[in-house]
Amino acid sequence: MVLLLISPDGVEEALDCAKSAEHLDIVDVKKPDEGSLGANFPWVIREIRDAVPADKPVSATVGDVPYKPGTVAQAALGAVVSGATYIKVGLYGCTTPEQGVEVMSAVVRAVKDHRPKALVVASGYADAHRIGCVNPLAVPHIAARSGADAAMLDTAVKDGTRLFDHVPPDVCAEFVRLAHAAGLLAALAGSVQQTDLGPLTRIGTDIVGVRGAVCAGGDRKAGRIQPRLVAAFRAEMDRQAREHAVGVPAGK
Ligand SMILES: O=C[C@H](O)COP(=O)(O)O
Repeated sequence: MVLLLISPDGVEEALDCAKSAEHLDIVDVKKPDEGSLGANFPWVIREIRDAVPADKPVSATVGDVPYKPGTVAQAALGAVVSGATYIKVGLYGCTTPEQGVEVMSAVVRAVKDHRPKALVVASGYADAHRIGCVNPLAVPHIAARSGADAAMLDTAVKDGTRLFDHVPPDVCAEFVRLAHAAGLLAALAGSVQQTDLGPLTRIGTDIVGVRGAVCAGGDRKAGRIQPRLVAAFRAEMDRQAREHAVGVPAGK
């Protein structure tokens, strides 16, 4: 089953997410006006943790981070202390896999010393070529070498281009394969639309992350998350999952 991660920008939107709680799996706190994986305030993470049903994990982004392992580790600890149990780090300022491993190892230690069962997500960017950070296919190796739990891709520049515009489905499939071979979850995001759900399901993605597609007018900044759009997105995910299951030979 593919998990649906939805990213509200604050407490009000998180309450809208809570209204659609049956349709989503993870509530992901971010601050879109501070970047693709912009970090929100600790008190917002705490309020959102209190506002959504206890059985829904809360994720928090630590930011589009610089190559500063100490700074990022401390920020990650802030997110987990505030109640998030998925900690996502966007390796924006890391230009080599070694730098990514340094940052993520520090994050893993900071987070797991505090809450051993929290999940750490190393996120790269599908449009890495536009910002000069590590290659998308290096991310599963970075996550595995640093002891993280998941490898993710998002887009850095939210200009209407989508995940598959930068990393086509066959390369995303390789990303998922590398993540699974290393025992990691594979999460994919980046202006994902309902029409992308077929390929995302077929390649075995574990988590799909969405914001724009479930906001009014498809506008991730000016639009608010709409419970009816979350329900429609989930319905399409479920439809794709059923079709995929039918297509898989019996016994698999
Ligand atoms: O983590 C997922 C992101 O919030 C995706 O946002 P987006 O669908 O607007 O690109």
